[in-house]
Amino acid sequence: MDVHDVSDIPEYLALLQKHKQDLQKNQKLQGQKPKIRSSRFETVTQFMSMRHVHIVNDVRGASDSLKILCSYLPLAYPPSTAPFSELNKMMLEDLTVETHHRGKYLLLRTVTPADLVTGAIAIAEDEDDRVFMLILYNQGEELSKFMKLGTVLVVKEPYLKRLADGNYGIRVDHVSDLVFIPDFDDRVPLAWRPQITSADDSPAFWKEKGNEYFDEDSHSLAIQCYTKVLERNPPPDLKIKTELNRSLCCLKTHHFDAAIRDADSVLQDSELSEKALLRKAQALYYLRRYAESCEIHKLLGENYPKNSLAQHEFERASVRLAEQETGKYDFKKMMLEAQRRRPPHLERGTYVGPVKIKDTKTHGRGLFTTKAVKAGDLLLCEKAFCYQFHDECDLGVTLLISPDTNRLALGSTVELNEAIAQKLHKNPSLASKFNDLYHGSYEVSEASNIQVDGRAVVDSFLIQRIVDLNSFGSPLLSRDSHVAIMCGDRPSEVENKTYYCSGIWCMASYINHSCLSNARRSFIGDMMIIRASKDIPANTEITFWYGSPVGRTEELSSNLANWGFNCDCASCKDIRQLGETVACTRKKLISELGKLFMNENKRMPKIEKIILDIEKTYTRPQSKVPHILAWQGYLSLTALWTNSHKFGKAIKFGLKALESLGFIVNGGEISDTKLEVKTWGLMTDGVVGCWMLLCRAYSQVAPVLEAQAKEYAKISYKICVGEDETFDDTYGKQSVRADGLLFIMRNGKIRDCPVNRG
Ligand SMILES: C[S@@+](CC[C@H](N)C(=O)[O-])C[C@H]1O[C@@H](n2cnc3c(N)ncnc32)[C@H](O)[C@@H]1O
Repeated sequence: MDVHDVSDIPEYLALLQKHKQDLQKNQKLQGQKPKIRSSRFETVTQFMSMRHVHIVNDVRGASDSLKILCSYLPLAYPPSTAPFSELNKMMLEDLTVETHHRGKYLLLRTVTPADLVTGAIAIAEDEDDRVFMLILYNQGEELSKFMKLGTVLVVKEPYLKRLADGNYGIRVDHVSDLVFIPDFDDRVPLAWRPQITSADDSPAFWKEKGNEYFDEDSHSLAIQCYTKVLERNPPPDLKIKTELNRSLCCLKTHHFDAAIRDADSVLQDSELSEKALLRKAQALYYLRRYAESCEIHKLLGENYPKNSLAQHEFERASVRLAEQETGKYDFKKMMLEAQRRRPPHLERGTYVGPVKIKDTKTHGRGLFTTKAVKAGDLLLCEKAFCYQFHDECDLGVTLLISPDTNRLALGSTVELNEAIAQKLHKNPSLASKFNDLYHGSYEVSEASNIQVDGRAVVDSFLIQRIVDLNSFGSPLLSRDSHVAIMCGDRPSEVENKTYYCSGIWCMASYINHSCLSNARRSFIGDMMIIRASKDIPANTEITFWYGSPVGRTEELSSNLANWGFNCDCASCKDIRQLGETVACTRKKLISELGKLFMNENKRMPKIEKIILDIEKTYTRPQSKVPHILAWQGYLSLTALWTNSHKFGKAIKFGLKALESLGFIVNGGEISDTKLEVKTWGLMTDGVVGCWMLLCRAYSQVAPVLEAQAKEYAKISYKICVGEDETFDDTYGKQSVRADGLLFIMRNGKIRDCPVNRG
């Protein structure tokens, strides 16, 4: 959703345009025979020298600046759904360019190790000794097999592409279109078998072989051997042992659905098998089905009270279930874990608060409250369905170039697509949850949720579209982003750090955008926390902003174009209605105000006058259309008056700042004894600072209001950061210092910045 979209940056845009031109040109070659210019020897040597260059660059660290790898997507095409038995073998010689060879398969063997760039590339031969480049995407750790020389594989319904350098490559996008074939598979031609295979084909032989692979941690190969045992009608005892072993291998390779299937099969014959119960409880845990996992654990506990591993895992599953049911988390502990772990995957349950998915009638489905909630209340605390982390010192970033969506996304999107493809391929039970997410106009074929030859078919282009329209960029900790913003880091710097990490949070994906939103999201590692930023009545749609409206003189529409909608909130409508002239006036006033604030000699009357002029460009009251552009001016005035110990003035402008964002605050003047937020306004990070400035001012002239202002600062902090357990650590010292926020212009952008640092 707010991954780092660079679709409007000319340099990147040029790459997209060039890619689209190449695709168009190549389309004209469809069905033609490839014009091969290099011999087998030349193809292999060229590839090996290119691979060598990549390796040397990696080892030496070609540069210490950000390295961008481009990943060019082809136009979407569906995955193969044909069982192997219905496909006919073809040879490399029969391939034609830009053609999806439906009804066919290639049997290949790698003749080079793989070069890992954005996908994996190697040279592969067929039985006629012809070679072609093979380019694989979304294959996950299975690729470790492909890295080796002599790996045999089947490419289902292959697709030959003309590459940018004029060469050709067989491109595989769908994880299910590729099948790695072990040496012992009957499909491997005799000439390619590395050793004389045993004549023994008994279940006992394959069980032994499976155990050998298991001992070597080659769990995928062990699974294939155990499958051979089970295909050969083994005696009941051997069947049970093999299923238990295969179930364990499936746990190790994250095939949790299959682990449950094997455990269930054992439980049919032996209802209280300790190992089968344990495997099933573990697999359910990893699929995040905590209630079911706890049920099985109870049974284990009753029948095998001495099993300490089961006891430990029962406790773990019970904690997850409690988090899921109560929404109670130790946020401070989560933050420490997120700082320590790499990647910052936190083991926590998802809490879905008083919300449900409903049709909005105007913009698809949305998330609605099921009861009235207060500002700060927890609506969702969701564990990512999938999350990709990019460290700040990680200098490699991918640029995904998509001709179907015309989008250019920088960051971890490529890795996210791959991780999701793997997850769904291994665990088809998760597909419906993910595939149900919004995917725009992409036509979902029946292929996206079926199994062929016992393997789940996965449509990579559907995944990519869903990721495009539903993924969120995230900082490691929203608290860090909040502190960075309050300490004056440029918003663009904060954003850049944010967007390189991204993930999919399924429930949060149903939340639509509004600039005048009533909720805010924050992050602790891969957990997304959503809190109400206003008091929300029951049965009301929850919205948050996909991009913040604060500090913008133009409507947000241009930034939303990629999601295929225009924001219809009161603020965007107002900007549209007022037109270009008002937009120009606003820009001029903002620029003038920036210069005045930058000036050593602050001319306060002039500053106040300009802010008033900005206010006058709004024709509707703040309660209907927040005067967002006046906010930063008022906030900075509050800071300036606080720093010069003019606390009465600071309070006046602090309250005006909040009003400009749509807050309705009752009381709060020096003579009052009560301060109450009647209506909450837009929740931007600076609101916390504003309350803290008020706090300081009240402490000097109206102490009775200080604690009330602090309480509001704390709620605002909780909404922005996700929790308030760290509030005192973050703001404790600042609240007693003459700290504040100053309005300055840097690089033409308005931002909040404290007067004193440290
Ligand atoms: C993450 S999905 C949100 C859930 C989606 N409405 C659904 O039915 O699943 C994002 C998509 O929702 C739609 N959307 C979100 N906010 C909108 C808004 N304010 N107005 C119109 N459409 C919106 C757009 O089609 C956008 O690409």
